[in-house]
Amino acid sequence: MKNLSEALKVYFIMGSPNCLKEPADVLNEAIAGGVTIFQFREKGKNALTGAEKYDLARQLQSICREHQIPFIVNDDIELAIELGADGVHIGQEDEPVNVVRERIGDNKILGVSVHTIEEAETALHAGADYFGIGPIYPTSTKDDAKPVRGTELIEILREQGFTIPIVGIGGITSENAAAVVKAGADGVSVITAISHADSPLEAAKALKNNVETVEG
Ligand SMILES: Cc1ncc(COP(=O)(O)OP(=O)(O)O)c(N)n1
Ligand SMILES: Cc1nc(C(=O)O)sc1CCOP(=O)(O)O
Ligand SMILES: [Mg+2]
Repeated sequence: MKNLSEALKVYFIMGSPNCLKEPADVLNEAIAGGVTIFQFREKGKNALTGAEKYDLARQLQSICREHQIPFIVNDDIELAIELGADGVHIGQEDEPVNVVRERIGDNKILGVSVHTIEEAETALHAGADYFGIGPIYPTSTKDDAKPVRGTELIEILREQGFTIPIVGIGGITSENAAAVVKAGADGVSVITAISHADSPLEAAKALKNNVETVEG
């Protein structure tokens, strides 16, 4: 895999409840448009469970493998280990970071959601590889999202000298993505901007263009 910061540029997150058409079609289009990493997040109303969830995860993992895109599993450490996923993403309400690091091993990617400097320090020392910070903008995708804080925490962590890769999340679109990277994030993570787009391919392309505009 390329370095993690590069891989996090356009981070697509999706599960079947987010899709207006077949999840495999949405993911294939998103990858064709340039997403650089994928998180399987099977959560919310009508989310699949058991064998159906497992089968969808395998199908999406195989698409990611074919295109050499890291496949990350949200929350479900058991599933990630069973599938040999490239990594997991956990939040503050999930298993402790050090426990998850121990379970998945040193060679897997471990993403952690942080909302304060203290959470960032703890996650870093417990073995996080990157931070997810949000919600940057209003989102209706996550019912239990914290209050919107814009890019403030990203800026604070960079000012304090944190060099760990960071992605912003929550309400990010191709119109506001550049501001997140300008604030110090390595990339942007999105659900709706790609999964609900008429063309997930064009949506991914626009996000990537706008993220890359900020660099260099
Ligand atoms: C890249 C990224 N950042 C943040 C999150 C949110 O994780 P969490 O707070 O655990 O909430 P759920 O996604 O589990 O509802 C994420 N999934 N990915
Ligand atoms: C999964 C998730 N986590 C968030 C956080 O703030 O940690 S916001 C969020 C939902 C992101 O979806 P959309 O791109 O549709 O706004
Ligand atoms: Mg979680």
